[in-house]
Amino acid sequence: MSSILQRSRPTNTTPSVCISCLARLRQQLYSQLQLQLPGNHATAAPFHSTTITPFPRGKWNPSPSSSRSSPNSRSRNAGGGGGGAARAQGHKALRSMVHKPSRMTLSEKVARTPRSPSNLSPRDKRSKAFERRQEPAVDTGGGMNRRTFRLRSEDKQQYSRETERRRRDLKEITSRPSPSRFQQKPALELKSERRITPSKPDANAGEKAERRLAAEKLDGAEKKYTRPPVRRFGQMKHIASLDHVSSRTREITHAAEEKFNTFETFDLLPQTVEALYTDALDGLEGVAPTPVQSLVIPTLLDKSPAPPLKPLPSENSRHKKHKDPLDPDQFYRDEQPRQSFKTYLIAAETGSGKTLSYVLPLMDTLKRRELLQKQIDDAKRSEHSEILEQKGKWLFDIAPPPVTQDITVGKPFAVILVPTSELVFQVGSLLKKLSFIIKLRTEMISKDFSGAVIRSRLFKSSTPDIIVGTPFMIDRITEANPSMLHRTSHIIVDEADSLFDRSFSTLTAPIISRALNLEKLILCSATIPKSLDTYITQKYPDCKRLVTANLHAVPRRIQLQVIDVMGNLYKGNKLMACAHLCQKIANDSTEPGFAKRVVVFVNERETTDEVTKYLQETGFNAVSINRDSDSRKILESFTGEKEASTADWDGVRKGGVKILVTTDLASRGVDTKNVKNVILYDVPYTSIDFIHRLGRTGRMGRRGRAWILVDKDSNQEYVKEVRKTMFLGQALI
Ligand SMILES: Nc1ncnc2c1ncn2[C@@H]1O[C@H](COP(=O)(O)OP(=O)(O)OP(=O)(O)O)[C@@H](O)[C@H]1O
Repeated sequence: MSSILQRSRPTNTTPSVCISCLARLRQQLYSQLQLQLPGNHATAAPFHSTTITPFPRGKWNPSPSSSRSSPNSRSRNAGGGGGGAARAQGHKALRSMVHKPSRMTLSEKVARTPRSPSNLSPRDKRSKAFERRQEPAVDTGGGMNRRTFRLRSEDKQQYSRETERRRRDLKEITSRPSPSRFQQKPALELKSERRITPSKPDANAGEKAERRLAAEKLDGAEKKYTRPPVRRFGQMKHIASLDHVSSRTREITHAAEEKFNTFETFDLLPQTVEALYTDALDGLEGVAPTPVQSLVIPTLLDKSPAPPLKPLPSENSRHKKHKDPLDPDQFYRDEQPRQSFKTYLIAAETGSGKTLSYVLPLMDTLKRRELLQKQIDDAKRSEHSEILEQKGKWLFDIAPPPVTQDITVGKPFAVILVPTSELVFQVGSLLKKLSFIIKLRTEMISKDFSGAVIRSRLFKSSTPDIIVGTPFMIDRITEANPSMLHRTSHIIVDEADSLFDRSFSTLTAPIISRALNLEKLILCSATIPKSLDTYITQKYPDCKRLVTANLHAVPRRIQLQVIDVMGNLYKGNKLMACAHLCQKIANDSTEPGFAKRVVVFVNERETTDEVTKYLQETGFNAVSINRDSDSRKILESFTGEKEASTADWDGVRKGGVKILVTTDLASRGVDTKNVKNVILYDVPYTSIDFIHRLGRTGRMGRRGRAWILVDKDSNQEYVKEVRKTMFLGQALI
């Protein structure tokens, strides 16, 4: 047997066997052991010594009865005669030789790694599972056998231990003050420390583990604060004109809103609150401050006494510094210390009550100062009269000389700059209403008033406390009389984006530079264009920005519909589309009992006349405002409850709708609170124009409707993007 085995095994280290050799080997083996082969294998071929053919695994079956090692078969074999043991030995030898290296050629050197459960072949896995199933099941009462029960209970214990440990770690970490997202350094240091720590047992291992967990947590926090992907805009990005305002800046509003939810919480003077409820808000009692008012009023309220006035520069010093005789303002610009005043930027959506947010603290501050000054003057006067009395007892009783000239004449405490005379009237009217109870003097200066009227308003015996005017008028007056702004402590630039643009900044900037005693410069706007942002950053780097959460977003209560005039209905006729829309508005039942107001915005002044004429010919009450018309009277019908006289509405045939056709002249600041419908006849050039035009409707929480007419020349992609952004309630760019 051993000789056969030796012969069958080649001398080299990698023996290999072919199926015919094996068959012959088997035959010889059986004949030596005097056994009967199961099949007929009488003919034998000569041996190959090294030829190789893989033996099919599992096919080899020396005896059907011995293929299974059941106890019965074994006993049968054992009791089958004297050759039983030898036969079993032969089987064993054969199996060890042939059966083991299945499917693999023996000449290949393959190091077979012991199989772990993970790298078991599917066949082995199946057989293992079969073995496991064969184990006797012991019912533990819970529907599982003892083994499964033991495993599950061990798992459970392990799991609960793990959970408990994690919970403990987490509790310890969270109980510490949470690191800010800007503290990136400690996290990095901890990480590097973790890398160089040796793996030997450490007494502080627990503490280090905690720190590592904290560092991991910080890593997670850092990841959380990675900048979100920038939303892609196509056309809007191309036309982008608005500055990006961070969400952090916007979030501050919410905190302010919660803190100041009534006007009484602002610590205003009682007369200011009374004037607000009685006159400014049309007798509406108990109205709440708007978000911008909650944010701005407490910041601007100033209860400190006014600082002493700086003396006017002497004539000599004035001449010394005056290098350019053609620039009279140069001296004031040179003299003015840089950033000696505080700068604020109020930015909030249209129709959110920005005007009251700066008017209320301004009037309150001036009133407080006036009351304080009065007390000081009274005290001085009584002291002076006492001295005079004492002196009069033993000197000549001489009366004090009469005051020949009041140096405060024509020197207001505050100046409010607005771009148009319509806005002068609007803001001036609000100031006048409030000052009736607060008792301050306010005046308006615009091209609507003659020179004589302006002179008497400014230079008559009692000087106005606040003047409202256009930069053009104020610049001309202060240029001729620079000391007029000597007492001015507050300058407010409303619609700041307009007043600092190319056309106005040459007037606005010199006015600011002439105010030598300026304490506060307040800029106010519904939009912050990139140009304004750059200007403020460069010129007033310490400017405090008071920005509301919804800045640059058109409120969702305004619905915008797009009308494609290229369709079959209008065939590219925009005028017809506009008239049809007006007719639809006239026929609907949205404003029962009221005259419906429609504002039509066009891009060019020439288009105004064309559209107005067409609408009038179609029978509508259409009117346009331009530089030559009496716009104040026309706007009254759209801004207040008061109706315009019928003389302004020529060609009244279709009652019910009043239409105003205008350019951007009426798009900024005009409080058209009665307007529900806006038609954008042309697509606005920028997002800024979109915001201001749509902002004429849906004011102060009211609902509004808008239509935009697009034709083949319009940028339809841009309109689509604006509409989508409005729908999502996001800020335009
Ligand atoms: N707290 C308030 N409650 C109710 N109404 C208010 C409140 N504050 C202001 N209003 C009213 O809201 C309207 C709009 O105010 P205002 O003109 O100041 O808005 P705005 O933000 O300046 O708008 P725009 O950006 O278009 O100039 C005014 O009629 C004003 O009387």
